Amino acid sequence: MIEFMDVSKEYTKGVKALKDINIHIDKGEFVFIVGSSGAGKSTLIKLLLKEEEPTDGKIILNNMDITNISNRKIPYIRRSVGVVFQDFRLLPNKTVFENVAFAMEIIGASSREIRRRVPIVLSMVGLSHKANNYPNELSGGEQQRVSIARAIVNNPNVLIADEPTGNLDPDTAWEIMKILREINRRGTTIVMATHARDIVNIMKRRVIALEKGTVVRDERKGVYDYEI
Ligand SMILES: Nc1ncnc2c1ncn2[C@@H]1O[C@H](COP(=O)(O)OP(=O)(O)OP(=O)(O)O)[C@@H](O)[C@H]1O
Repeated sequence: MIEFMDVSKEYTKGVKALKDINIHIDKGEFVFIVGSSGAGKSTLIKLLLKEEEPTDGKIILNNMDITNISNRKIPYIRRSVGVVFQDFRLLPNKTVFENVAFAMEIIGASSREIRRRVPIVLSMVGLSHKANNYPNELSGGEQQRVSIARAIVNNPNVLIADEPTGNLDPDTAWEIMKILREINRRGTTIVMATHARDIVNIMKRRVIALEKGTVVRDERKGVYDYEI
């Protein structure tokens, strides 16, 4: 469960990136965050990942108030939240297997657990045959699938995706969406910021639209925008 209660974020005095945001996302939902450039999508995601602090308001994640938690506790939050970015952010000097394994090493998983779990998630994203390749030997779609495998390897209950299809052609973007849909079907809450109009319109999931830092639309089976 994710809750934003009267959340505002001011980077520089007088300029509010988010203004009194109230959002409630239940476990298992698939939510698109849409809005034009500068509307506040990335800020919302950074607040959830504790990369930025809200100026006002309260943020609840998995029943925990994360607004004022100590830096010491941030790794615990990050463990329950997987993240996927537009630019993949894989480690170039590690193989596909090692990139995914690294996320488990960071949280202290045993090598036995790693040997068992990594092949399972690589198979889920259809990349078992690329386990020993390096990122630069993969297509963009394959790299994004590795980054999804890395994001879910520790079984997070929330997956955050910041424009995950932004660097991909339409067919490859749909392959990624099918994987995200399957991850959601298995119970993981997904919050995805996107500019991909077609994907949002075809998926018919909840859409939260931001405009100049405020929520201007929140619909159950929403569309990217209204035709004028
Ligand atoms: N680190 C920062 N310092 C100052 N202002 C910032 C900072 N990050 C974002 N902003 C401002 O906050 C507002 C919201 O930016 P944000 O990056 O959240 O928008 P966005 O909806 O993600 O845009 P895009 O679709 O282009 O990624 C913008 O006016 C932006 O200039």
